[in-house]
Amino acid sequence: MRLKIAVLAGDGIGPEVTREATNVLRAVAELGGHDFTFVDGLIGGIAITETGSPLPTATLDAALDSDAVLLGAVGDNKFNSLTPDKRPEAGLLQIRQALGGFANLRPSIAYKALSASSPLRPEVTENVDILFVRELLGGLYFGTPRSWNKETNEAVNTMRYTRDEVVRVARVAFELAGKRRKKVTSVDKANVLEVSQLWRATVTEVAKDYPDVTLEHQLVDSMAMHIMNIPRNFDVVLTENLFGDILSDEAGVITGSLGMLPSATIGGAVNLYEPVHGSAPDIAGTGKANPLGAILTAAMILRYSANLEQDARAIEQAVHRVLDAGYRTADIARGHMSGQQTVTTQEMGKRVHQALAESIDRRQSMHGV
Ligand SMILES: NC(=O)C1=CN([C@@H]2O[C@H](COP(=O)(O)OP(=O)(O)OC[C@H]3O[C@@H](n4cnc5c(N)ncnc54)[C@H](O)[C@@H]3O)[C@@H](O)[C@H]2O)C=CC1
Ligand SMILES: CC(C)CC(=O)C(=O)O
Ligand SMILES: [Mg+2]
Repeated sequence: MRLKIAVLAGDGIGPEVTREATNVLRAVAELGGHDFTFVDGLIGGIAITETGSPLPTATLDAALDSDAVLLGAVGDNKFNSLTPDKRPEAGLLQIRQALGGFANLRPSIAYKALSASSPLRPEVTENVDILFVRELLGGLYFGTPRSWNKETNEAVNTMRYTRDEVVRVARVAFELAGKRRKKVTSVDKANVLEVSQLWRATVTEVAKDYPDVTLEHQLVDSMAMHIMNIPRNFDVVLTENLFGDILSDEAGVITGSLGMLPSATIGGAVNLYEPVHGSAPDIAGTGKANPLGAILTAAMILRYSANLEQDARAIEQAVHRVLDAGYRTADIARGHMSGQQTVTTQEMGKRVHQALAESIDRRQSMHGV
């Protein structure tokens, strides 16, 4: 299998976690006899510093010419005084729009080995496996008009959705739910917002095409509480852009850390893969960044852009094994439990690499390769 991956490492811990993810992909290529090539591109704060633009044309061209885009994270406090259209984050929104993926898949899984890392009780997190399907190209992040009038002290952002935008992302949610536990929870604020009323009516209509999938609606405010109290009740959670951004970070609590969460954005010209977290300037350069979200994102590349399901699972199982063996980056090393070892970003990447090599070796010897 040949795969050209554009790697846009970005800012802060972006390059640190992306390095570990690409190392794991290189290992998969070597062990599985695949031909993966990596093309680096600038995005975010580093791109502003080096080119004056958060998304240089060369980066966009490289991304559009690839089979998949792996993005680390963008954001640097030194640009905080700039308007949103000039900040590193603008580069991220621009590339999302240019690639056209509208369905952002964000799995949140409770790892048994990490039950002590979550502040939630183990009996609450046990067996939790939620898949957020977050609409990624609409809502407040892209709606116009948008402005901040410094004279009148008035600022405007616009939440806008069309029926078609809701239909297409809802279909992704129902299709995926059909292959899982057959339940979609659609999140909105239909008691207050017209956009949410359109959302709810449209999702209800789409549900008629999926009679084997149960649909429930939840208001976003109480949903924020239910995710912490009864996370096991949820299978696929369908949200608009902002609500999904917030709720999926919240679901990091289930897993033990935001640094554990991967994502894939599908439906456009080229799929975009990013860990859920940001550039984490508070820990950048300290070796404390958890690379597992980025490594699990690499697994999603193999699943959704290369149809290499077995290799995707091999990465996921390697992550499970490394956690079961007690290796922890600082964010998931809660307390001083015996049998645990706190490791750096790089060491964690190496452990996954090793576990992966063992499982692929075993697979090959089972098949007599
Ligand atoms: N996709 C992206 O590129 C995103 C970028 N951002 C940007 O990132 C910058 C920082 O934003 P924050 O609100 O602090 O969010 P953040 O996700 O960068 O960090 C939130 C907290 O989680 C921790 N954390 C995040 N990822 C981690 C990892 N892999 N390992 C260990 N700990 C981790 C951080 O140390 C921090 O305490 C901002 O400029 C923001 O705009 C925020 C979210 C997404
Ligand atoms: C940085 C923003 C553009 C978005 C964000 O936080 C996210 O997509 O998770
Ligand atoms: Mg976010």
